[in-house]
Amino acid sequence: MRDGAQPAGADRAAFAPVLPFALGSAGETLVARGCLDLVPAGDAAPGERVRRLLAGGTAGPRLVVGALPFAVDAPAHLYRPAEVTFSTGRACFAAAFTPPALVKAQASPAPRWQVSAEPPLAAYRAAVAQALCLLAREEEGLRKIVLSRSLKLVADCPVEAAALLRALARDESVTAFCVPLPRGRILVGATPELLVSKRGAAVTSRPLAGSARRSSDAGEDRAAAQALLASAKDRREHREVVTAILDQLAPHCEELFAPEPELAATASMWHLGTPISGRLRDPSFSALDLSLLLHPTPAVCGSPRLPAARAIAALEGYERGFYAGAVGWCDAQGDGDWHVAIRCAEIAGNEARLYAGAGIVTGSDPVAEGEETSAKFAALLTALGIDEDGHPLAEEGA
Ligand SMILES: C=C(O[C@@H]1C=C(C(=O)O)C=C[C@H]1O)C(=O)O
Repeated sequence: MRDGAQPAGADRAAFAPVLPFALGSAGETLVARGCLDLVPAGDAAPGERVRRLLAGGTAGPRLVVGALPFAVDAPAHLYRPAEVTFSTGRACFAAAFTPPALVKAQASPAPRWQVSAEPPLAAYRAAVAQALCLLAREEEGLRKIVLSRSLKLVADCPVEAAALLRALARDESVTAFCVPLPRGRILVGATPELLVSKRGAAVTSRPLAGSARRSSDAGEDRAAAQALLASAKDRREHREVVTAILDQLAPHCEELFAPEPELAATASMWHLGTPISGRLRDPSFSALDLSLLLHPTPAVCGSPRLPAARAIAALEGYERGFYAGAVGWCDAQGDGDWHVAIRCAEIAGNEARLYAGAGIVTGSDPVAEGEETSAKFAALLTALGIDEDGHPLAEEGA
């Protein structure tokens, strides 16, 4: 179908968000309700289609929200909401997803879960071993491949996306998000990774790569952080991401800075992170244009990008969907924020599909990478109150 040929009315009928879109960082929260128009499919780049939609004279917010899938040739899910609220902190976020007192009073017992690892952990380790062979042969110049695995969770009742989101949002170090998808599905997560943010000419990004599980023992926790900071393998893994982002941004920026990597903490993980900042030559280059330029970074794909994406398709054997894509917003001035869609679950009815990945470089160990994916699942599983086998977690302090 040609650009703009899709009538907006048909789009509206095809997509009725079941929950608000929300993006809640420590500093700012966006809650967007309803849907006025879906960004139509078409031949032009999504950034151009969004510009055309927002340039139209119709009433309503001049802003789109949504999600970009991992696969660059898969369709993005972008729409113009009916009502948008920006607020500082997370108060408005909590209010948007808090059930009315009546529902709270009738709260049902905790759901029972069945969890299946797809692929099983052993198959994931075997895929990592295969990736290491490709890296050792330097096939197509490969230096890094990010391999993921997934958990399929089935509950004995519909999954409560809003409750999951509230639990995830307790960790102030992450950006909690809720993206209503077509056919009643919902993407819910809490990501520590900023793909790109743009305000006027100012552009920032904070890529992460290199990870360690945190410990409840303060001494062990500090030791894990220091070991990560000193790890040559993790620094190499991290450098791939920073270099790729700087290379992509440089032609578009008149200033660009990247300090040495630093430690970034979530409630459950340590990462290496680099806060990158720059000034755009052309401030009309939008946040969405920038996210499409940078995505997928070697934090979720690998390097070089194309052979890494081919290796992922061959070794993982499933579609990632919106996992390892990006979630965010972009307004008519081109300002906006896009976050990497990791530490998330795609929810449909009684099911939740979780994904977690780890960057593989020469020197990676299949068992340690499997353990790293388990550590990354922990944020979502803890918010659901279960472990990786679906067993309820012991109450804190019990
Ligand atoms: C791919 C994921 O995380 C990414 C991979 C990381 C790594 O390999 O160390 C660290 C942070 C993220 O950029 C994920 O959480 O699923």
